[in-house]
Amino acid sequence: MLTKLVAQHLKAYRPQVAVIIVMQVCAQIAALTLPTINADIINKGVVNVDTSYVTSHSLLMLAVALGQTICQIVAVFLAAQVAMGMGRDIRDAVFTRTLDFSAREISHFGAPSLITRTTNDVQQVQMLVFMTLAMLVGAPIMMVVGVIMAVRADVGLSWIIVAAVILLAVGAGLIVSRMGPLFQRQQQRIDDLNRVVREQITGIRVVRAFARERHEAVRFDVTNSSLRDIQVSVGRTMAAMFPLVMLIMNLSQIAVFWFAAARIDNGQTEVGVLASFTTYLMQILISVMMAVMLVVMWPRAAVCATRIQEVLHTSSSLTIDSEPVTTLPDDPTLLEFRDVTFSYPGASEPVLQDISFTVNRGTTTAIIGSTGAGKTTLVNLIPRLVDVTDGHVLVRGIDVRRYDPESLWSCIGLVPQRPYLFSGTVASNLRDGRSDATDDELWDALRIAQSDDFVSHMDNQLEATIAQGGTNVSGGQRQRLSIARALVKNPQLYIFDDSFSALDVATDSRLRAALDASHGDAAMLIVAQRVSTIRNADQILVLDAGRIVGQGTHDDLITSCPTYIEIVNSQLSIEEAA
Ligand SMILES: Nc1ncnc2c1ncn2[C@@H]1O[C@H](COP(=O)(O)OP(=O)(O)OP(=O)(O)O)[C@@H](O)[C@H]1O
Repeated sequence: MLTKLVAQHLKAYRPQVAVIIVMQVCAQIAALTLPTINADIINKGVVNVDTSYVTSHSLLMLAVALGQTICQIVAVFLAAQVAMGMGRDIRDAVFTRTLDFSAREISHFGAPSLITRTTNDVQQVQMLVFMTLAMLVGAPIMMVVGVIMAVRADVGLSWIIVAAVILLAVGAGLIVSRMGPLFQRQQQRIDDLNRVVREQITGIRVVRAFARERHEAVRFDVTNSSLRDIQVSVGRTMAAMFPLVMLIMNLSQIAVFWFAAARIDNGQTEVGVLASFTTYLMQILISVMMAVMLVVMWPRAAVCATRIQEVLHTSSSLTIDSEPVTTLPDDPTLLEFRDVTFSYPGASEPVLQDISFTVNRGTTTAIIGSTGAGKTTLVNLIPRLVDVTDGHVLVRGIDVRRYDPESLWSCIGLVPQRPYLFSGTVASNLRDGRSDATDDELWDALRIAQSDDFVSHMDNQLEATIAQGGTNVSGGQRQRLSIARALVKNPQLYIFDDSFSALDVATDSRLRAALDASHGDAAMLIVAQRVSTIRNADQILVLDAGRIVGQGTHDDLITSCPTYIEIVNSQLSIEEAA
């Protein structure tokens, strides 16, 4: 998973990667040349007291060291550029895929996990790639060539290198095999912590209102501590790594001195060779240590890559037709539900059953029913927030599943039950409806939505700041701004999902009057709880437990539909109802 993900996203950076490899090879060759020059300086210059040899070869060493530094600077600079660029590309891919998800996939992963996957998980992969390109690419060259050079320097001591490398590899292997499962749990606990923090911040008012601070603090502590516990376990396991490496390095150095002493005594080797051999040994072991670092980082990055790939390989349950319809045909029936049945995944009973009705241009259709009757689910089927289980939802005579989603959404202005405003300004939120709308058009929409009054009293008016989620305006103001946003879009079908519930009766009635006067050819589908909101609709659908139990005007239903009569009686006085 990890190699596949990285290989796929490094494709765009092939030239830079090639330059990094060349630079690393040059840097390693330079590093490997230095001990040999050093040995020559000792054996030929120092031992023979040849000052000019020492000077010339010292200058050569300086030049080689300078070349090595330049190569390494270029390699690290490009490695940072490639790794960060690749991280941005993966985040982009995960985010784009998430945007395509339907509510089903979002709830499958959960928003906190999707956030961790887009941020922290990508960061782990990005860090591994950076370390590999900046430091580890040269390690195999250093190891192989270093061994050759060391053996050439003194074959009699080479068994020490073999023993040290084997010891280091086995020790590191044992430690790393314990890390994989720990990292898996660590990422899950980061998800959990994200979820708890997010829930507590969004629900802070409920927490306060129900005096649940202590309970929530305990819940946070438990999640926080369990992340700490796993991090401590990871840290403990990792902590064993570096002492182990240092121990093996020091022991092997002692072994070299121990065995070389006798060989120098016997005239089998020279002091200069001993100096170069120990340098080669250190270089080889540092390369092994770098490889070990990669092995340490690998399991965590692999876990993260699997989590990222899970998102990238999940297709949206909202499939797109292979030849999608991009233009809406001219059909007088704007919307038709034909024998629609819908069940949520895993639910035993359908939420909607045998729903059939039509909506014509320029008309108002209202949906009323008890809570949980299926009203929101019904309207969510139109913009394909969910898809029917059976039957058809047709817009202008064509099944919504056959449309290009952008074309379908362009004709719908949805005001959701829980309106959401984005951080920005009043104008930027309204222009989410239509980006090229003029200020005059925004004011017109605000006037119809009965929002011009409060917006004109805000500092900076259209440029007034809106906080994330619209939390710095009241619930009713948020509803009206999201109605204005739908009006700016000027769609063919307005869907108001319980959009007037936070308005007082007088504002509700003024807003509906203004909407009636301005919607023109566009049709309106209004989900409402209050009979007064919908009594003038051209047709009213009465929904009960997912079925239409009444259909007609207020006057028809008030005499024929017991469920409607019951709702009316619970809300209006006899005279009002008549
Ligand atoms: N994502 C979901 N997964 C499973 N069941 C769901 C989901 N959303 C809603 N339901 C169930 O579907 C039924 C209809 O819900 P829906 O939100 O459509 O009702 P509603 O008529 O709009 O209610 P209200 O007037 O309270 O907003 C409810 O029983 C609800 O529990």
